[in-house]
Amino acid sequence: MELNLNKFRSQLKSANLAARTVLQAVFGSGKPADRVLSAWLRENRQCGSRDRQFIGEAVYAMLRYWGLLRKFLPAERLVEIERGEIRLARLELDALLFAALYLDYRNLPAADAIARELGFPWPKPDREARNQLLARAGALGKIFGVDAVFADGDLLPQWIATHLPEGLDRERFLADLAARPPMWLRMQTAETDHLVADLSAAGLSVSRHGKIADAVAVTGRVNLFTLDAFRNGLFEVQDLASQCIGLAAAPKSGERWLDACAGAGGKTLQLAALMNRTGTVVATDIRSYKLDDLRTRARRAGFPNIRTREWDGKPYQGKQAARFDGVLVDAPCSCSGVWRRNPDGRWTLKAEELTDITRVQFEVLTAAAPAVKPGGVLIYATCSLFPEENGGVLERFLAAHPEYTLEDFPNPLTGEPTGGTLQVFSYDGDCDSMFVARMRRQEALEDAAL
Ligand SMILES: C[S@@+](CC[C@H](N)C(=O)[O-])C[C@H]1O[C@@H](n2cnc3c(N)ncnc32)[C@H](O)[C@@H]1O
Repeated sequence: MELNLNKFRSQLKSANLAARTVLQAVFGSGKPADRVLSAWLRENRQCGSRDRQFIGEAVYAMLRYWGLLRKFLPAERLVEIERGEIRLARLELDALLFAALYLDYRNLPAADAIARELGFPWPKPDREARNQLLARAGALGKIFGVDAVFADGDLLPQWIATHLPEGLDRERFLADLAARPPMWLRMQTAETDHLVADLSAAGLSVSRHGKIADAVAVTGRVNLFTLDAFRNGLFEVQDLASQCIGLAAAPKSGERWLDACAGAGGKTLQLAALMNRTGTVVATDIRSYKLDDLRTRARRAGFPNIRTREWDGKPYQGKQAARFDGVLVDAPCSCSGVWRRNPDGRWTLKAEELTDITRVQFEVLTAAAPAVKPGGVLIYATCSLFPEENGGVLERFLAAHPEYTLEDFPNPLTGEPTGGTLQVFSYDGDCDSMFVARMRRQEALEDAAL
């Protein structure tokens, strides 16, 4: 594809400015890249939709491949850059944007245009190499005059290696971290064939999941949020791994559920749909402003069975306790399971934060659990990969609460029994990674004796 060079230069300038702002905010204050980039785009309204798309892809490619790109920078500058103390210089950033787009290998005309602007030769990777991403990094190293060894483990900070769970296929997991996942939708209509046809007609490539009837992966450059089907609440964006959490909960029609950490309500909506719009899902969050989005989403799809409430995080007790058939605790976490989508998180999470995170998880689970009726279901979930946040918190909780036991449920992706806990890895379904456990509270003693 031919590029209009003048237009491209202005796009590149914008991408350079956006990348500079995002990198400094991410490294300097750990702010989430998506929020910083959205704010930058709001302030730079002169950028049209194509510019925005290019800027987004370029900035995210930089974050995704940062672990390789950082090797192109002099060590002493790198330390200051990663502390957010200094900003990358314009030329340095252009060179890194070129490298990021080249590693990404999807918008090569743009990478080529930057290489020409900078007077770089086109890289020549070893085409026989097993890992083409690393071969490309090596070829870039030659151009930048850097004698570095590149490994797939560079895609993560070193400290993470000791926190990865047993059973993880490291190579496949790292390959996933180098690629963007598709966007998964959860269809919220009985007329799924119609919806799939509408999405295809809108220009999206749509593929249905083989086991989860409501899940479809979509790719294509179409703004989903402008579609009538979206405005009418016929689908929600929800990753496949996240959909597994609602399916593990498996609420029944007419039941009363509590979604204790509802946030923007991805899982509240799923529970409400699984209950066929009957019964009640009470959605709470410690940050009540987060529930605003949930209310909008619930209204859009016309769910009559969702209520929202603030929760101060204190333990359920007295009249408030034991009122729900099921409670979902989708706990705040390291979000290590969504690092494909939010690659900045790999670089902002600090090892020492894990202790605090697991403490909060244990507290939230312990505080919400008494809301479960005797005989009811308690679900603990995270979008984390780390055993400390998953099995670690769960084991402590079960040891302190003998009234709960794990309950088997089928793995929604395969139909196989899980024994009560499931860790989905990204490569299990080209999705995020997440953890879910299903527990059953013992019947009240007098009921159990009947
Ligand atoms: C993983 S997010 C929830 C995502 C949501 N369930 C969804 O599907 O969209 C975790 C939520 O827990 C809430 N939360 C509850 N108790 C908390 C606490 N003690 N500290 C921090 N966050 C807490 C956060 O505000 C956040 O919205």
